[in-house]
Amino acid sequence: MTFRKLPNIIITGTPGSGKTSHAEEFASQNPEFDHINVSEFAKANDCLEGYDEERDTSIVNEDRLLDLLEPMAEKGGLVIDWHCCEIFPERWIDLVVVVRCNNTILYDRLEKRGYKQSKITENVECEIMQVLLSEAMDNYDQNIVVELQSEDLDSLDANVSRISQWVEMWKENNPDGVSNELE
Ligand SMILES: Nc1ncnc2c1ncn2[C@@H]1O[C@H](COP(=O)(O)OP(=O)(O)OP(=O)(O)O)[C@@H](O)[C@H]1O
Repeated sequence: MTFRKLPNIIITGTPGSGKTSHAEEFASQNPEFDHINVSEFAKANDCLEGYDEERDTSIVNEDRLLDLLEPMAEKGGLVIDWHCCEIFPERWIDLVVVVRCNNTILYDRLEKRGYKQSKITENVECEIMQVLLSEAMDNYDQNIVVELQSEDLDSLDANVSRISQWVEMWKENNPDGVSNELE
C-alpha cells in the first residue's frame, strides 16, 4: 500500500470562473505543490485526440491523461485545475474546490477573451445551473467539496488562504500521510 504525504486538490469551475488564478496563486504560496493545468498538461504530453468544432474545444484522451498523472497523484501535492472533475478517481482526491462567479462578471470575462457568442452563452448557463458544483457533489464525498465565490482580488486572496489553512490542518490530521487506496 502506498501513502501520500501531501493532499491532492482539484480546483474546478466554469471556464473563466478563476480556476487557474486560484491554482497559480496557491502553488506560488505553497511551492511543495505542483499546479497541473490540465489543458496545458494534455497539450504538452500528447493527450489530445482531436477537436470538437461545435464546442470549440480540444478533446482530451482521458485514459492517457490519467495514466500519466497516476504516479504524481500517488506522491500527493497536486493542484489539478480543470473544468471537468469527474474523471479523477475518488481515491486520489482530498479536496474539491468549486470556484463560483457572478454571471454578469463571468460574461464580461469571456467576452473579453473573444469567445464566440454561443460559447459565452453555454458557459454562463453552465454557471447559472451550477453544473460543475453538481458534478463535484455527485462524484466525490460531499464533505470534501467546497464552493468558493470569487469575483474580485480580495476574494481570490481569501480563498487561497482558506485552502492553505485547510492543507495545514490536513497535515496535522494525517502525520503519516493518507493511503492511495479507497477505504
Ligand atoms: N477573483 C478574481 N478577481 C478578478 N479577476 C479575476 C478573478 N479570478 C479570475 N479573474 C480573471 O478572470 C479571467 C479568467 O480567470 P482564469 O483564467 O483564472 O479562469 P479559469 O476558470 O481558469 O478559465 P479556463 O477554464 O478557461 O482556463 C482572467 O482574466 C483572470 O485574471
